[in-house]
Amino acid sequence: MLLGVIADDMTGATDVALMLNRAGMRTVQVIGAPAANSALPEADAVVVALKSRTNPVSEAVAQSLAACEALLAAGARQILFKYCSTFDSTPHGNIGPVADALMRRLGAQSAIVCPAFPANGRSIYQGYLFVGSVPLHESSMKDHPLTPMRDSNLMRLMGAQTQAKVGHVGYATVLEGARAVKARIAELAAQDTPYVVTDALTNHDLMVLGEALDGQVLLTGGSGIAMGLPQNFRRAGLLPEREIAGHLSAPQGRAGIISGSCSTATRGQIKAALEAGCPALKVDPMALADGSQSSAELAAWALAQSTAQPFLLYSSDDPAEIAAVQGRLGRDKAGEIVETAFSQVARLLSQGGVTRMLVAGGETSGAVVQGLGIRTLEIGPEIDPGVPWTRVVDGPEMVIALKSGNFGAPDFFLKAWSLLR
Ligand SMILES: Nc1ncnc2c1ncn2[C@@H]1O[C@H](COP(=O)(O)OP(=O)(O)OP(=O)(O)O)[C@@H](O)[C@H]1O
Ligand SMILES: O=C(O)[C@@H](O)C(=O)CO
Repeated sequence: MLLGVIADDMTGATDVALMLNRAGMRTVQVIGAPAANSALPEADAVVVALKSRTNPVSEAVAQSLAACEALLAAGARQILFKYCSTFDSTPHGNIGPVADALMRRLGAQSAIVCPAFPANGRSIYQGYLFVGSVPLHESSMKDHPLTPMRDSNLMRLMGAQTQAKVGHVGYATVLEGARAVKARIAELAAQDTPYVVTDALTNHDLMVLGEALDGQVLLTGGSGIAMGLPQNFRRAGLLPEREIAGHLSAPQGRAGIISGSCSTATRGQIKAALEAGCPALKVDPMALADGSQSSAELAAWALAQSTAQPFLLYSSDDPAEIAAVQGRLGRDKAGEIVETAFSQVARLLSQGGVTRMLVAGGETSGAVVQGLGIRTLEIGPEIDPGVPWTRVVDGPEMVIALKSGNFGAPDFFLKAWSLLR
């Protein structure tokens, strides 16, 4: 193994795994920090998917360090700490404390901070993070229920989460090329400034940064920063050229969609699936809470539908409805009820012959993967930027795609199936 990745959520893990796979690294995703002496799968890159974005800092640090140990033991030469392209975190963490702990463990002198992901509209200029054409704090992320992003300046955001100094590599330096970036990072390290926010607007910039980061033991950022890393291993003769398959062969069986994501992109994708005539059933948290809807009934309904189109089970709703449900059940309880139901439903669907599954939402994906008992995923072709099909390697025989709430084109739920054979 050449590269080890520690991802702070499930869909973020498939996002970065896809990036590496497309850049020619055979990449496998494992779920949860592997036990101390367990062997990791054979691959060029291994991504450990944690659920450490919003849990208590001490837990996030402990899980990340455990993942780091397993990756080092398996031979990783470089560690990437992958967080959200919208820097989802609070002034307490968990990005800063996890990065600090990894920095200490790896004896790193510096680490870049680069959530840029141009294909999904995330760019960095003068150290400010943009989502599309607006600064992060003006995007829908300002109202995120767990990690509302009220600033866009990455030096300030990271600076609030660590005692260490945070510097900046400006766009003019990135335009000068990899050598200039490397020199600037070294200059900042010599000034006792280990964290370095790097501007990046395009994929070309990410390739320049990737080259500049050759040999850096620790990197932090979104999936974009992974784009330019495989070329370093290839140049060193460690990574052969590889063909990327454009489709995935999937076991025969039924196809279905589970969505607990309430983000704008997902709701648009649900609308398109409904308009296309996919059989659909709305999952109601209040009905789950009072027992008038049950996991067994939801799964039985799905399995009774015609196989002409994928079925859709969704709890996704607009912000006003979510707020009303949260007001009655409590925010955590509402989320937990839906996640528990989807976790159980997924297991029943798999037992009932569903072998092709799309899941929308990071937390929802975590619950479904847990319900299905999935331990390892092999990365397949890209459906849309940041979202691959994956094949379950350790778990039930199936293919599954885990979609980040904000990712994917409006026809995502309709077009994804055409990549399966
Ligand atoms: N109708 C609903 N009422 C209240 N909570 C809901 C409802 N539907 C889903 N939820 C909860 O909202 C949360 C949605 O989070 P999830 O991470 O799955 O989606 P997302 O935030 O859109 O995705 P991502 O994290 O990838 O951006 C889950 O905890 C889910 O259980
Ligand atoms: O970087 C992103 O935006 C995604 O991979 C993600 O982390 C979703 O939660």
